[in-house]
Amino acid sequence: MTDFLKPYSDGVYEGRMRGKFQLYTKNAAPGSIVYGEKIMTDDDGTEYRSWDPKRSKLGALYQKKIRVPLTSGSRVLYLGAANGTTVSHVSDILAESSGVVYAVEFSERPMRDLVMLAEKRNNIIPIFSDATRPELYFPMVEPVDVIFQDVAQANQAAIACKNAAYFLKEGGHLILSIKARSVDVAKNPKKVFAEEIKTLEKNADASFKILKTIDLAPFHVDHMGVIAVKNSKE
Ligand SMILES: C[S@@+](CC[C@H](N)C(=O)[O-])C[C@H]1O[C@@H](n2cnc3c(N)ncnc32)[C@H](O)[C@@H]1O
Repeated sequence: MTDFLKPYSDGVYEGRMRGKFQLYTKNAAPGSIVYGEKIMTDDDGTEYRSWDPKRSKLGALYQKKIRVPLTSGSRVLYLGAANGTTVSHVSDILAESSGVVYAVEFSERPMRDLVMLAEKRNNIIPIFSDATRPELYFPMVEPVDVIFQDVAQANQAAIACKNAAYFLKEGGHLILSIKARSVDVAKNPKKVFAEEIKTLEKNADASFKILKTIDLAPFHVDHMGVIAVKNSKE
């Protein structure tokens, strides 16, 4: 590893750029970049890709020094993959061990980019489907350790609970980004967040114990990050 970079969290590295804390992941597809990110190359040729917290809710959590329950051996269900900006960093993290990410997206255009990304990386399973209907991709996804969700839809917490009922192992973690304006443009974001949290805590499909809530500003304004653990059925 370069003198510039040091391990920060499993599969994530930190460096200082002009005194500023900057995140990196080890490039699992050397020679290619995904969204114009910078590359640092080690003496032995290992590439590290910079991770922009303004382009990624998950990146913002790491940047805010939150302990993120994601390890390189995790099985991950990623809802709202878009064209794979953040999925690519998750793929880098998982490539350090034997992890896999199932990446769900329902819009055609970003899906094309996601499929091209998955062709270069063997730990991404792209799924063209609707996250509100987990029964459709149930046959393609194994039980997972982590659900990461960034879908910007009205009923974000309910979508997470529905997917957790199908796929999340008991004691598995949910990492959720809630965009207040997608739930209700007119309502005070604080009210929206409180209601979404209530849904996570008490839901007929699956319920969660909330471990942490994080304001994602200044990287993502009016967005809240939630880290939660799935309650057992008893
Ligand atoms: C904010 S973007 C995600 C950005 C991405 N997580 C990243 O960091 O690179 C939200 C994405 O969720 C997708 N989406 C919204 N509702 C969805 C649904 N019900 N099922 C699948 N994808 C959905 C949208 O098409 C969009 O690409």
